[in-house]
Amino acid sequence: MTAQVTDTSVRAAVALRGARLSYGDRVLWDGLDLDVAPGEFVAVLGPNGSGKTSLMRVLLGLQPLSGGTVHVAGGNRRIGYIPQQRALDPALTLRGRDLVGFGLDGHGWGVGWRGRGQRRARVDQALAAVGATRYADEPVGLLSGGEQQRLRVAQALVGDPEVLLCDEPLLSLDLAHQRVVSDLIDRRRREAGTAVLFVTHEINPVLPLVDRVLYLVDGRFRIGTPAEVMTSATLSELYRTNVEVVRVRDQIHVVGAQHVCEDEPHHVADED
Ligand SMILES: Nc1ncnc2c1ncn2[C@@H]1O[C@H](COP(=O)(O)OP(=O)(O)OP(=O)(O)O)[C@@H](O)[C@H]1O
Repeated sequence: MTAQVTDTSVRAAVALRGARLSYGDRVLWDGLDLDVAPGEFVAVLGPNGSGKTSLMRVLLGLQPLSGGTVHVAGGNRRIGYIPQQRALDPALTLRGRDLVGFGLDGHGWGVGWRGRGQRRARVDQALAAVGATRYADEPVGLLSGGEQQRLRVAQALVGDPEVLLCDEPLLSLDLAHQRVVSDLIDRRRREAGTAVLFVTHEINPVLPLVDRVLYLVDGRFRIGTPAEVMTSATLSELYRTNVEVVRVRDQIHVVGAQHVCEDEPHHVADED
Protein backbone atom coordinates (compact mmCIF):
# COMPACT_ATOMS: atom_id res chain seq x y z
CA MET A 1 0.00 0.00 0.00
CA THR A 2 1.31 3.43 -0.84
CA ALA A 3 0.04 6.85 0.15
CA GLN A 4 0.53 8.64 -3.15
CA VAL A 5 -1.48 11.85 -3.15
CA THR A 6 -2.89 13.36 -6.31
CA ASP A 7 -4.51 16.79 -6.58
CA THR A 8 -8.07 15.54 -6.24
CA SER A 9 -7.21 13.05 -3.52
CA VAL A 10 -5.88 15.86 -1.31
CA ARG A 11 -9.48 16.98 -0.79
CA ALA A 12 -10.92 13.49 -0.64
CA ALA A 13 -11.22 11.69 2.67
CA VAL A 14 -10.57 8.42 0.85
CA ALA A 15 -8.92 8.06 -2.53
CA LEU A 16 -8.34 4.82 -4.39
CA ARG A 17 -6.59 4.87 -7.76
CA GLY A 18 -6.43 1.85 -10.01
CA ALA A 19 -6.86 -0.30 -6.91
CA ARG A 20 -6.57 -4.04 -7.34
CA LEU A 21 -6.98 -6.78 -4.78
CA SER A 22 -6.37 -10.40 -5.62
CA TYR A 23 -5.83 -13.53 -3.59
CA GLY A 24 -3.82 -15.91 -5.76
CA ASP A 25 -5.62 -16.13 -9.11
CA ARG A 26 -8.81 -14.69 -7.72
CA VAL A 27 -9.28 -11.01 -8.50
CA LEU A 28 -11.76 -9.37 -6.12
CA TRP A 29 -11.63 -6.03 -7.86
CA ASP A 30 -9.30 -4.24 -10.25
CA GLY A 31 -9.07 -0.71 -11.67
CA LEU A 32 -11.08 0.69 -8.79
CA ASP A 33 -11.01 4.50 -8.75
CA LEU A 34 -12.96 6.01 -5.89
CA ASP A 35 -12.82 9.40 -4.18
CA VAL A 36 -15.01 9.76 -1.12
CA ALA A 37 -15.55 13.40 -0.13
CA PRO A 38 -15.71 14.59 3.48
CA GLY A 39 -19.28 14.10 4.71
CA GLU A 40 -20.19 11.76 1.87
CA PHE A 41 -22.07 8.51 2.56
CA VAL A 42 -21.10 5.63 0.28
CA ALA A 43 -22.94 2.32 0.58
CA VAL A 44 -20.85 -0.72 -0.38
CA LEU A 45 -23.08 -3.50 -1.69
CA GLY A 46 -22.55 -6.90 -3.24
CA PRO A 47 -23.08 -10.61 -2.65
CA ASN A 48 -21.10 -12.68 -0.15
CA GLY A 49 -17.43 -12.94 -1.02
CA SER A 50 -17.39 -9.97 -3.40
CA GLY A 51 -14.68 -8.22 -1.38
CA LYS A 52 -16.54 -5.68 0.75
CA THR A 53 -14.80 -6.53 4.03
CA SER A 54 -11.50 -6.81 2.18
CA LEU A 55 -11.98 -3.22 1.01
CA MET A 56 -12.47 -2.14 4.63
CA ARG A 57 -9.27 -3.98 5.53
CA VAL A 58 -7.38 -2.17 2.78
CA LEU A 59 -8.59 1.20 4.05
CA LEU A 60 -7.61 0.23 7.60
CA GLY A 61 -4.11 -0.57 6.39
CA LEU A 62 -4.52 -4.24 7.36
CA GLN A 63 -4.48 -5.58 3.81
CA PRO A 64 -2.02 -4.38 1.15
CA LEU A 65 -3.38 -3.71 -2.34
CA SER A 66 -2.14 -5.96 -5.12
CA GLY A 67 -1.95 -2.85 -7.34
CA GLY A 68 -2.79 0.86 -7.43
CA THR A 69 -2.82 3.27 -4.53
CA VAL A 70 -4.92 4.13 -1.50
CA HIS A 71 -4.97 7.30 0.54
CA VAL A 72 -6.99 7.88 3.70
CA ALA A 73 -7.19 11.37 5.24
CA GLY A 74 -5.56 11.59 8.63
CA GLY A 75 -4.01 8.14 8.27
CA ASN A 76 -5.16 5.06 10.17
CA ARG A 77 -5.51 6.91 13.46
CA ARG A 78 -8.46 8.97 12.24
CA ILE A 79 -10.53 6.02 11.09
CA GLY A 80 -13.50 4.85 13.11
CA TYR A 81 -14.34 1.23 12.42
CA ILE A 82 -17.49 -0.70 13.24
CA PRO A 83 -16.53 -4.29 12.43
CA GLN A 84 -18.85 -7.02 11.22
CA GLN A 85 -20.52 -8.20 14.37
CA ARG A 86 -19.39 -11.22 16.30
CA ALA A 87 -20.85 -11.91 19.73
CA LEU A 88 -18.33 -11.20 22.44
CA ASP A 89 -17.21 -14.02 24.73
CA PRO A 90 -19.70 -14.25 27.65
CA ALA A 91 -16.71 -14.66 29.99
CA LEU A 92 -15.34 -11.25 28.97
CA THR A 93 -15.35 -9.09 32.11
CA LEU A 94 -14.36 -5.86 30.35
CA ARG A 95 -16.92 -3.10 30.95
CA GLY A 96 -18.72 -1.25 28.18
CA ARG A 97 -16.97 2.01 29.03
CA ASP A 98 -13.56 0.31 28.72
CA LEU A 99 -14.48 -0.98 25.26
CA VAL A 100 -15.53 2.53 24.19
CA GLY A 101 -12.34 3.99 25.74
CA PHE A 102 -10.23 1.83 23.39
CA GLY A 103 -11.47 4.13 20.64
CA LEU A 104 -9.39 6.92 22.19
CA ASP A 105 -6.19 4.92 22.41
CA GLY A 106 -3.47 6.37 20.23
CA HIS A 107 -5.14 9.80 20.30
CA GLY A 108 -3.04 11.09 23.19
CA TRP A 109 -5.97 11.24 25.59
CA GLY A 110 -5.81 10.30 29.24
CA VAL A 111 -2.44 11.76 30.19
CA GLY A 112 -2.45 13.29 33.69
CA TRP A 113 -5.54 13.73 35.88
CA ARG A 114 -6.98 16.44 33.65
CA GLY A 115 -6.55 14.29 30.56
CA ARG A 116 -8.18 11.40 32.38
CA GLY A 117 -11.16 13.60 33.28
CA GLN A 118 -11.53 14.72 29.67
CA ARG A 119 -11.21 11.16 28.50
CA ARG A 120 -13.93 10.04 30.86
CA ALA A 121 -16.19 12.90 29.75
CA ARG A 122 -15.76 11.94 26.09
CA VAL A 123 -16.48 8.30 26.81
CA ASP A 124 -19.59 9.27 28.82
CA GLN A 125 -20.76 11.48 25.95
CA ALA A 126 -20.25 8.69 23.41
CA LEU A 127 -22.07 6.20 25.65
CA ALA A 128 -24.99 8.59 26.08
CA ALA A 129 -25.20 9.23 22.34
CA VAL A 130 -25.89 5.55 21.64
CA GLY A 131 -28.14 5.13 24.67
CA ALA A 132 -25.68 2.81 26.45
CA THR A 133 -25.19 4.72 29.73
CA ARG A 134 -27.40 2.33 31.69
CA TYR A 135 -25.17 -0.67 31.05
CA ALA A 136 -21.80 1.10 30.68
CA ASP A 137 -20.38 -0.58 33.80
CA GLU A 138 -21.68 -4.10 33.09
CA PRO A 139 -19.34 -6.80 31.75
CA VAL A 140 -19.71 -6.62 27.94
CA GLY A 141 -19.84 -10.42 27.58
CA LEU A 142 -23.22 -10.48 29.36
CA LEU A 143 -24.88 -7.85 27.16
CA SER A 144 -27.23 -8.61 24.27
CA GLY A 145 -25.95 -8.49 20.68
CA GLY A 146 -27.71 -5.18 20.09
CA GLU A 147 -26.29 -3.65 23.27
CA GLN A 148 -22.79 -4.77 22.31
CA GLN A 149 -23.28 -3.28 18.86
CA ARG A 150 -24.22 0.11 20.27
CA LEU A 151 -20.99 0.06 22.27
CA ARG A 152 -19.03 -0.65 19.08
CA VAL A 153 -20.65 2.34 17.42
CA ALA A 154 -19.69 4.53 20.41
CA GLN A 155 -16.13 3.19 20.23
CA ALA A 156 -15.91 4.06 16.52
CA LEU A 157 -17.19 7.61 17.04
CA VAL A 158 -15.43 8.58 20.27
CA GLY A 159 -12.08 9.21 18.55
CA ASP A 160 -13.50 11.96 16.32
CA PRO A 161 -12.91 10.07 13.05
CA GLU A 162 -12.44 11.69 9.63
CA VAL A 163 -13.43 8.43 7.99
CA LEU A 164 -15.97 5.99 9.36
CA LEU A 165 -15.93 2.42 8.08
CA CYS A 166 -19.02 0.42 8.93
CA ASP A 167 -19.29 -3.30 8.17
CA GLU A 168 -22.95 -4.31 8.45
CA PRO A 169 -23.44 -2.17 11.55
CA LEU A 170 -27.23 -2.61 11.72
CA LEU A 171 -27.20 -6.40 11.99
CA SER A 172 -28.87 -7.69 15.16
CA LEU A 173 -30.32 -4.30 16.01
CA ASP A 174 -34.08 -3.93 16.37
CA LEU A 175 -35.76 -1.33 14.16
CA ALA A 176 -35.65 1.38 16.82
CA HIS A 177 -31.93 0.92 17.36
CA GLN A 178 -31.24 0.63 13.64
CA ARG A 179 -32.72 4.09 13.50
CA VAL A 180 -30.64 5.31 16.47
CA VAL A 181 -27.42 4.05 14.89
CA SER A 182 -28.12 5.30 11.37
CA ASP A 183 -29.20 8.71 12.72
CA LEU A 184 -25.97 8.92 14.75
CA ILE A 185 -23.85 8.12 11.72
CA ASP A 186 -25.80 10.61 9.63
CA ARG A 187 -25.44 13.37 12.22
CA ARG A 188 -21.73 12.66 12.54
CA ARG A 189 -21.07 13.05 8.82
CA ARG A 190 -23.23 16.16 8.53
CA GLU A 191 -21.84 17.95 11.59
CA ALA A 192 -18.22 16.81 11.48
CA GLY A 193 -17.80 16.08 7.77
CA THR A 194 -16.86 12.48 8.43
CA ALA A 195 -16.80 10.39 5.26
CA VAL A 196 -18.75 7.15 5.65
CA LEU A 197 -18.25 3.85 3.85
CA PHE A 198 -21.08 1.60 4.87
CA VAL A 199 -21.08 -2.09 3.92
CA THR A 200 -24.56 -3.51 3.84
CA HIS A 201 -26.63 -6.24 2.24
CA GLU A 202 -29.73 -4.16 2.74
CA ILE A 203 -29.76 -0.68 1.27
CA ASN A 204 -33.31 0.27 2.32
CA PRO A 205 -32.68 1.18 5.98
CA VAL A 206 -30.04 3.72 4.90
CA LEU A 207 -31.34 4.65 1.45
CA PRO A 208 -32.23 8.25 2.42
CA LEU A 209 -28.60 8.74 3.57
CA VAL A 210 -26.84 7.19 0.59
CA ASP A 211 -25.03 9.62 -1.72
CA ARG A 212 -23.38 6.95 -3.83
CA VAL A 213 -23.26 3.19 -4.12
CA LEU A 214 -20.24 1.01 -4.81
CA TYR A 215 -21.71 -2.29 -6.02
CA LEU A 216 -19.26 -5.21 -6.27
CA VAL A 217 -20.09 -8.50 -8.00
CA ASP A 218 -17.56 -11.18 -8.83
CA GLY A 219 -14.74 -8.86 -9.88
CA ARG A 220 -17.02 -6.32 -11.56
CA PHE A 221 -18.20 -3.12 -9.95
CA ARG A 222 -20.20 0.03 -10.53
CA ILE A 223 -20.10 3.36 -8.70
CA GLY A 224 -22.84 5.98 -8.86
CA THR A 225 -25.91 7.37 -7.18
CA PRO A 226 -28.58 4.83 -6.14
CA ALA A 227 -30.65 6.02 -9.12
CA GLU A 228 -27.75 5.23 -11.46
CA VAL A 229 -26.64 1.91 -9.99
CA MET A 230 -29.83 0.35 -8.63
CA THR A 231 -31.40 -0.28 -12.01
CA SER A 232 -32.38 -3.50 -13.75
CA ALA A 233 -29.93 -2.80 -16.58
CA THR A 234 -26.92 -2.10 -14.35
CA LEU A 235 -27.48 -4.96 -11.92
CA SER A 236 -28.22 -7.43 -14.76
CA GLU A 237 -24.90 -6.44 -16.29
CA LEU A 238 -23.08 -6.84 -12.98
CA TYR A 239 -24.69 -10.17 -12.08
CA ARG A 240 -24.61 -11.36 -15.72
CA THR A 241 -28.14 -12.60 -15.36
CA ASN A 242 -31.57 -11.10 -15.59
CA VAL A 243 -32.07 -9.04 -12.45
CA GLU A 244 -35.04 -6.80 -11.92
CA VAL A 245 -35.03 -3.79 -9.66
CA VAL A 246 -38.45 -2.93 -8.30
CA ARG A 247 -39.24 0.26 -6.46
CA VAL A 248 -42.03 -0.03 -3.93
CA ARG A 249 -42.83 3.25 -2.23
CA ASP A 250 -39.42 4.48 -0.97
CA GLN A 251 -37.81 1.06 -1.09
CA ILE A 252 -35.66 -0.74 -3.62
CA HIS A 253 -36.04 -4.49 -4.08
CA VAL A 254 -33.76 -6.62 -6.20
CA VAL A 255 -35.47 -9.61 -7.80
CA GLY A 256 -33.74 -12.45 -9.58
CA ALA A 257 -30.33 -12.38 -7.96
CA GLN A 258 -31.29 -15.25 -5.60
CA HIS A 259 -29.08 -17.88 -7.14
CA VAL A 260 -26.04 -15.63 -7.03
CA CYS A 261 -26.59 -14.34 -3.52
CA GLU A 262 -28.77 -16.95 -1.85
CA ASP A 263 -28.12 -15.82 1.68
CA GLU A 264 -29.35 -12.32 1.07
CA PRO A 265 -33.07 -12.92 1.44
CA HIS A 266 -33.63 -9.39 2.70
CA HIS A 267 -32.09 -8.07 -0.51
CA VAL A 268 -34.66 -9.85 -2.59
CA ALA A 269 -38.26 -8.81 -2.96
CA ASP A 270 -40.69 -11.06 -1.16
CA GLU A 271 -43.71 -9.51 -2.81
CA ASP A 272 -45.64 -11.68 -5.23
N1 LIG B 1 -6.48 -13.27 3.48
C1 LIG B 1 -7.18 -13.91 2.54
N2 LIG B 1 -6.59 -14.85 1.78
C2 LIG B 1 -7.28 -15.49 0.81
N3 LIG B 1 -8.58 -15.26 0.52
C3 LIG B 1 -9.21 -14.34 1.26
C4 LIG B 1 -8.56 -13.61 2.31
N4 LIG B 1 -9.44 -12.73 2.85
C5 LIG B 1 -10.60 -12.92 2.17
N5 LIG B 1 -10.47 -13.87 1.24
C6 LIG B 1 -11.51 -14.30 0.29
O1 LIG B 1 -11.88 -13.19 -0.49
C7 LIG B 1 -13.28 -13.19 -0.75
C8 LIG B 1 -13.87 -11.88 -0.32
O2 LIG B 1 -13.96 -11.85 1.09
P1 LIG B 1 -14.64 -10.63 1.86
O3 LIG B 1 -14.73 -11.02 3.29
O4 LIG B 1 -13.93 -9.39 1.51
O5 LIG B 1 -16.08 -10.64 1.17
P2 LIG B 1 -17.40 -9.85 1.56
O6 LIG B 1 -17.90 -9.21 0.31
O7 LIG B 1 -17.16 -8.98 2.72
O8 LIG B 1 -18.34 -11.07 1.96
P3 LIG B 1 -19.55 -11.18 3.03
O9 LIG B 1 -20.71 -10.48 2.42
O10 LIG B 1 -19.77 -12.64 3.10
O11 LIG B 1 -19.07 -10.59 4.34
C9 LIG B 1 -13.83 -14.39 -0.01
O12 LIG B 1 -14.02 -15.43 -0.94
C10 LIG B 1 -12.77 -14.75 1.00
O13 LIG B 1 -12.74 -16.12 1.25
